[in-house]
Amino acid sequence: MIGDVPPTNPNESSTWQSLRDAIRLTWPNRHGRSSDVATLIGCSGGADSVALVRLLAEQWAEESRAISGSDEARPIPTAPLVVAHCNHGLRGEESDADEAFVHALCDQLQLPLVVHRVREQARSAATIQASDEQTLRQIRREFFVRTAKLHGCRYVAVAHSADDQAETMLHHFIRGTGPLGLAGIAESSDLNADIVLRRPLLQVRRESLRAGLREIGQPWREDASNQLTHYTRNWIRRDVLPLVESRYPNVVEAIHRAGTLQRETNEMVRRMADQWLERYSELDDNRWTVHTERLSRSTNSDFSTAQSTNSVHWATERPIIVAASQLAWDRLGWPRGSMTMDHWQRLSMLIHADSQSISPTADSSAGQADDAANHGGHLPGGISLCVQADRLVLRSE
Ligand SMILES: Nc1ncnc2c1ncn2[C@@H]1O[C@H](COP(=O)(O)OP(=O)(O)OP(=O)(O)O)[C@@H](O)[C@H]1O
Repeated sequence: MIGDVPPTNPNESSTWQSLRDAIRLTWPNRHGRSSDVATLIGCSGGADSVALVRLLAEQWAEESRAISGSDEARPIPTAPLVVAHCNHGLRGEESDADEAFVHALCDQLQLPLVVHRVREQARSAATIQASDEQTLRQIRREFFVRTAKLHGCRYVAVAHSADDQAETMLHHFIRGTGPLGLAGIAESSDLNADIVLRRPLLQVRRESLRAGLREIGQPWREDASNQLTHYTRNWIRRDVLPLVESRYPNVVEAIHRAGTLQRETNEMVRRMADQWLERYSELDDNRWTVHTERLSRSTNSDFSTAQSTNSVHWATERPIIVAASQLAWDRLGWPRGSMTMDHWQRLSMLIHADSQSISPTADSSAGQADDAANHGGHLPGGISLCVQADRLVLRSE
């Protein structure tokens, strides 16, 4: 266990106080109607999520005291906070000690705790491998959604920090990614129609969280598997970022800023894609119909017929068609997993080529997609594609 030092008063601790100020910005006070929305907090026992639990609990208590004024006798109302801990059982006694630690923390703060022990189920189903980070994340997600529903929580709060953001973006970048991956982790996203996942510490450096916890004498658990650099994320965290930081001390902030700008651009493209879907296509049941003839008319009225202008148009149109296609996939519930960036690009080129072949200003770059256009074809995830005179129809088989 780390950070086991004599406690100081949280109000006298300057780093801790600055963390409390920081969380007030992302988790507005009760008048902003955020802190009294029932929230499930994912706590692994690690420093980041222990800090999150304490910060949200303290914010609640502070606001409650402010509301009750000088009436000391009035009890602080129960915080609308529930803590969730997932014991994956992959590190034997260590995992159980993490669970016991979170239990003790919740007892100390008088917060309800829900624990999910994966071990038994996983052993009988024999489906989970220790190395499969994606599977573990999915298990946690499902547990969070189930528990949030059961306890009437609208928010699920997790403790990703600015360092997690930089590591994730670098990981995406190295592995190969599109605009969504380059935007990194969002401060809030929908877990389902009713539950929002929030990351109120995304602007905060991991080291400040640890320093704050040390100041108030709040211990945390250290996960020994974080040291194993065969996991790419750990390698980025332990080896790559510190090396870059030794020459560029502000690299985490710089990556963070790039992600924020990319998210703004993505939001703009998403809005344009939404309009594009509305204007040129229809979604019904299991089918996406793109009216290439409508698209061709608009291209010719909006833009000059000069060849050079046409290719400029295509360069700006392509990201919008890609984003519109991805939106269409999401709205129809089609699986995006096996669609690579290459598939999206080729689909957008086909849509463009088809609208251009209708127009009198056919662009030679579109020719590459002509064969597919004339014959239709298939896309991953069981999506078939059929080209008709004035439209392109995609449907799930
Ligand atoms: N075992 C767990 N039980 C409850 N909450 C957890 C657990 N593990 C992680 N969390 C929550 O998720 C946050 C992010 O942790 P971690 O980075 O390990 O998760 P992740 O979901 O794998 O995300 P990513 O790998 O994309 O960063 C933690 O700060 C904590 O709030």
